Amino acid sequence: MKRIGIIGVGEIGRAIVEGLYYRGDDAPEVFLSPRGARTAAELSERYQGVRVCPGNQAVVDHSEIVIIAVRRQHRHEALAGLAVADEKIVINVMAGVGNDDLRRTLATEAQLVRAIPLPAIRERRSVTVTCPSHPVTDSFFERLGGALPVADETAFDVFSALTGTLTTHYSYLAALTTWAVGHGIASDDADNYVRGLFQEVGRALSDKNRTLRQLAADHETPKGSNERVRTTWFTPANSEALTQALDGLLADLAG
Ligand SMILES: NC(=O)C1=CN([C@@H]2O[C@H](COP(=O)(O)OP(=O)(O)OC[C@H]3O[C@@H](n4cnc5c(N)ncnc54)[C@H](OP(=O)(O)O)[C@@H]3O)[C@@H](O)[C@H]2O)C=CC1
Repeated sequence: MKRIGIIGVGEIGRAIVEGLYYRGDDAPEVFLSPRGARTAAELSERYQGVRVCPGNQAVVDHSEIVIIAVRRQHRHEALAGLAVADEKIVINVMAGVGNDDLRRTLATEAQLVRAIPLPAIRERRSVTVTCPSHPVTDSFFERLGGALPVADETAFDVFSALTGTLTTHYSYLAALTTWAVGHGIASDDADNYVRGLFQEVGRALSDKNRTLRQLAADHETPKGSNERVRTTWFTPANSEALTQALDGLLADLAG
């Protein structure tokens, strides 16, 4: 695919452009919507093949693949009235917006594919869940770190809910640091130490020979400190609260 359009140039729109140009190898031409203006201008200055269009219709007209990366609540304003020819491919990255919903807004017979690109796509380090599978979009995301096509939008929404847990994880690490600072540890020391601990977790996760439960068991001494925190804090009630939060999110994503 040689011509990619992006409507909505915010965090994820930027990450996709950076991923496409990450190695400078055979990057496609990219056509950006005029909004968000600052990011679009910056990207078009940085990369020779990136241009900012005068409007969203021009993005569609120039592109073979059109990526919709506005927030869910802005989709009507951004998309209503656009003419999308049936031979285009539209990649819908809006969380909680099904392909039926998008088809009503765009009134097109074009192929619509949902995708969950993550910020690490900028370094081609994340796998993108897609639905339905399509050879063009699967190979597009393969190039950007990997594609994981799933059978239907019900499965897609489960993966989408999982991505909603990321900032909780960062906040958990920040809470650990705050606790240590509250006990007199210098903020920088606490911060560096917690980062180091969990970078090690990241490395251990790449060992696919051990299940997640095995990894947990391997790091735990019977009756030791890890077991104590796990069983006194991550209790069945806490685990059930997490399940409920995810079930609630899933219900909202499924609409
Ligand atoms: N951030 C993430 O990690 C992920 C986000 N997503 C999904 O991607 C979408 C974008 O998220 P994110 O990048 O974080 O959000 P941002 O708010 O960073 O970006 C959204 C962009 O849409 C632009 N926009 C608003 N209205 C219009 C319009 N009428 N026409 C064209 N562009 C418009 C905004 O421009 P302006 O600045 O001018 O208002 C803004 O630049 C969301 O639907 C989200 O669910 C999916 C996977 C991961």
